[in-house]
Amino acid sequence: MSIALSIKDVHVTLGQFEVLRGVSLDAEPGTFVTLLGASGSGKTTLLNVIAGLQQLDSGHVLFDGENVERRPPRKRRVGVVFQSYALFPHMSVGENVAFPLRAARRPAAERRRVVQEMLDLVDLGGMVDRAPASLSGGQRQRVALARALASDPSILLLDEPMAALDKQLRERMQVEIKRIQQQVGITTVAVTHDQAEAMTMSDLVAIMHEGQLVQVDSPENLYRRPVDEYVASFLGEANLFPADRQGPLPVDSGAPATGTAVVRPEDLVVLDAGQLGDRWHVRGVVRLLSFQGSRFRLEVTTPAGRSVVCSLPPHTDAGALLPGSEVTLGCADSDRVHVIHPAAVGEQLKLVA
Ligand SMILES: Nc1ncnc2c1ncn2[C@@H]1O[C@H](COP(=O)(O)OP(=O)(O)OP(=O)(O)O)[C@@H](O)[C@H]1O
Repeated sequence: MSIALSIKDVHVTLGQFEVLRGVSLDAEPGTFVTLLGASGSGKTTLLNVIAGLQQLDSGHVLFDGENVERRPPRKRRVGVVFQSYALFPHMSVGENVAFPLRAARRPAAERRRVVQEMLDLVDLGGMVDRAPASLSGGQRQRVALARALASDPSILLLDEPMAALDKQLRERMQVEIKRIQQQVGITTVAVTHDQAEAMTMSDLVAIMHEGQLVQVDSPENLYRRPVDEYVASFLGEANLFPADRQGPLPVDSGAPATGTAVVRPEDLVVLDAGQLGDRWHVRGVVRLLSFQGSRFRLEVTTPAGRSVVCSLPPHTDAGALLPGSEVTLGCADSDRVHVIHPAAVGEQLKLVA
């Protein structure tokens, strides 16, 4: 399949600071990619690179296999939705959506048709004559999306489009944006801080850290098979234990480790003495047990002071897990334990040498 968007080894320096340090990313047509990372990791800069608003020190940006580094923003056919909506307040909803079509000198009949089509798409078909000020935050955001799509862009860019909305509305809009994106089938790159949002909307999540993409993968793979400890801890909660090739090592034993085992809270279970055998386990004292509706969250401290988080089903007998109780935790299923082997590359090098 052809590549709708290809970013190759892009470097960008702002002031004295190398903000993007060799970023590469490929997206097939219709893919929804989200750039997820801490503040300052370079997400907005990368979005600007795609939009043509940021010059590169080096590297390439290709749309459908064509180099666009030298193409100015207005010739790139990208639609952008910003956090601030940026609707024109003195224009009606319809005029806002028609704006890019007017700029492209499309005939009036076509403008009317596309405006209606786009407003129907975002479920605002009856609001063509309304003023932006009379709309709710979610409705304004949908007008901004309709406007971004009106000029039939080849790529849609979403810059924290939900950041100004409250939590409930944000969750509804995530589903709504995903529906519209799938219906239009447009390749989309979004920026967010919010990992739940990234996981809800995206086919691919690109984890950014200090100007580099650490892992680009499906939400499920990122959660189940993170490439390093940063990704493991960034996406969801993770318990990290020293490990060797066989899996996690006996806790606090000081045994030599070659990697790190990632055990998600929901993959830990409370074990009875009779269940131990030679199973891997971790002992500790309950620090906190909290009921969270669909799960219990259990926090345990090991004798060496390590904190372990466990997520238990809601029918768990909470009486045995009060703070101060001693507990033993084990893995529900050893296949669910993922081991990161940072040493693997070094070992291979040694073998080659
Ligand atoms: N003009 C500039 N000169 C120097 N440094 C800059 C400039 N613009 C941005 N930066 C720095 O580049 C880094 C990346 O910025 P960028 O806005 O891309 O990050 P981000 O991941 O989008 O952050 P946020 O989530 O806070 O928006 C930050 O450390 C920022 O301080």
